Amino acid sequence: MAYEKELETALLAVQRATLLTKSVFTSHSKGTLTKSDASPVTIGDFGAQALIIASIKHVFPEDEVVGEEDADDLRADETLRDLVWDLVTAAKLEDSVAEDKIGGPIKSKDALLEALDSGKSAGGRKGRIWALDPIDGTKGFLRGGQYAVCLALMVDGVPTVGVLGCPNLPVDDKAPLDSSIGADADSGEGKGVLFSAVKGEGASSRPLSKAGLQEAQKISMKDVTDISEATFCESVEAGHSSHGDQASIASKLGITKASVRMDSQAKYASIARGAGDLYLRLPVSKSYEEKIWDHAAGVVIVQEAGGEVTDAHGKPLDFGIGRTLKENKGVVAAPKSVFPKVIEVVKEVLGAKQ
Ligand SMILES: Nc1ncnc2c1ncn2[C@@H]1O[C@H](COP(=O)(O)O)[C@@H](O)[C@H]1OP(=O)(O)O
Ligand SMILES: [Mg+2]
Ligand SMILES: [Mg+2]
Ligand SMILES: [Mg+2]
Repeated sequence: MAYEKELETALLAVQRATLLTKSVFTSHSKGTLTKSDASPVTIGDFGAQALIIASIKHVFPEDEVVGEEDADDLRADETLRDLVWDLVTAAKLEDSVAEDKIGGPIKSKDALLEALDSGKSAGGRKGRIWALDPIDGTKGFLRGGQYAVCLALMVDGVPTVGVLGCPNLPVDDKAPLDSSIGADADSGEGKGVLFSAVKGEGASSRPLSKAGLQEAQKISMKDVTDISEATFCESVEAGHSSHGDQASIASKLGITKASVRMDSQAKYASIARGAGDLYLRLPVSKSYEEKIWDHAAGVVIVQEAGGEVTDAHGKPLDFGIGRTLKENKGVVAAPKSVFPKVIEVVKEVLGAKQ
């Protein structure tokens, strides 16, 4: 199997970091700050990024990382730094062999800051670059809804290995999606999944565990024959994608079921396992550039589960031009069989707005 070591490292790193984020959710303080773009960040985001980068650098010291966060806030605030330090030292896999494979605990507070600051790669079309979103859907995380810990290896600008840790999705790949999934998904019994894919080798899911890796099972998108029966997923936040355009597209496709709204790349995971069918992310702003860490892992997982993903104009997403998808607008993901019909309607709806 190709990229075996990369996949195992990514799975263990994401598993350990996802457990850290769960521990933050149940603790009293989430240490929430507001970033310069008005979006929230928590000690969970900082801790998860530091742990994952430390894991990658332990196994693949030459690889670059494009990570969402950096250590500026922690360097400026000792209390915050200590909170994150306590978190990362407590986040250990119970299986010591698995824990050793990703380098064991971070050794010092300096090493913590260094790991957190090692996600500053500019990205690009050459070589091995990891794209990391330590908590995707921080707003969902804060409200107890869906969020995901997202990691992908891009090789020469192409997402090649992808892992998503989704602590609030049901373990059962067949569990139906309903609108409560995005709103009140407490991480109780039967919840917590790791999704993964390697290019050319299919996609899988496995239960999240506190120890090593559980056994995986193959996942695939649903074979949609009647598009009007499809379930479509979209963001909770109306500021992240156009609910209005998405409703028009669904209506033109004859879809009568309400959309399932959830935060984060849990949407990619949910359609990849056939719980939902379509993911529509139509742009709300002309200037917003989607970030590569918000899509790389989800895209390879959907592709390997039998789906196609492009932007809203039907253009392939170009992950090789830097930290953002600046040549693309929006995202459309669907099973291959119905993709042409979906993108035709997306173009119609966008065209009517010109
Ligand atoms: N104007 C925007 N358009 C699209 N996505 C956005 C916008 N602003 C923030 N985001 C990003 O959307 C992602 C969440 O998407 P979703 O709505 O699918 O859960 C987050 O990573 C968030 O970034 P950030 O991390 O800065 O909050
Ligand atoms: Mg994100
Ligand atoms: Mg994030
Ligand atoms: Mg963020």
